Amino acid sequence: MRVVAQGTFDLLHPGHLHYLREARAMGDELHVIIARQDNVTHKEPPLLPDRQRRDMVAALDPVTEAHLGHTEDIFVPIERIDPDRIVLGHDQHHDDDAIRAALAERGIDCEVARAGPREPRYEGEVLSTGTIIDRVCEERC
Ligand SMILES: Cc1cc2nc3c(=O)[nH]c(=O)nc-3n(C[C@H](O)[C@H](O)[C@H](O)COP(=O)(O)O)c2cc1C
Ligand SMILES: Nc1ncnc2c1ncn2[C@@H]1O[C@H](COP(=O)(O)OP(=O)(O)OP(=O)(O)O)[C@@H](O)[C@H]1O
Repeated sequence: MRVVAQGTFDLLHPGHLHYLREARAMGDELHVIIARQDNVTHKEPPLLPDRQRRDMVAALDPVTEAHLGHTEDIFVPIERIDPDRIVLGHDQHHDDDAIRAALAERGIDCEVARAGPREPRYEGEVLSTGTIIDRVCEERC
């Protein structure tokens, strides 16, 4: 069972690991698509370049391979990887049914599932890239 996860993965934290471990547990091979800087328009764009984010995600234990996303069409890497299942992050803004419809339209036979959230396990644990950046700005700038 080949699984795909995707996201920005700017400054890595345990929430990312949780998502990738859950996605990997839903199959035997985990492929991760890294969002292109120019396509991250729903929040502040990543600080780190596409290749650096790809290389760090590729080094994580649950990950079989990390791929740079396509610049224009998000289904191009999906067609190439040909997964059995796409696992969305618990809070990702994508509409699951719209993705299912787009996959069906392209003749891609692939399930869509969601990972669950991960809460902090001790006081001060930071599970958000945005919060890490805010903390750096407050305490070091
Ligand atoms: C199935 C799927 C495939 C995607 N492929 C790409 C891609 O090839 N290139 C890209 O820039 N973004 C791609 N994206 C979109 C980004 O990963 C998207 O910005 C991401 O969902 C942001 O999530 P985050 O806020 O959790 O980081 C894809 C999204 C989905 C759902
Ligand atoms: N605490 C968490 N629990 C479960 N999944 C998480 C958690 N934090 C991030 N993820 C998942 O990791 C994936 C990539 O996350 P992303 O790169 O957007 O980082 P982020 O820390 O959520 O970003 P930001 O804080 O800037 O919104 C997303 O699918 C997201 O759901």
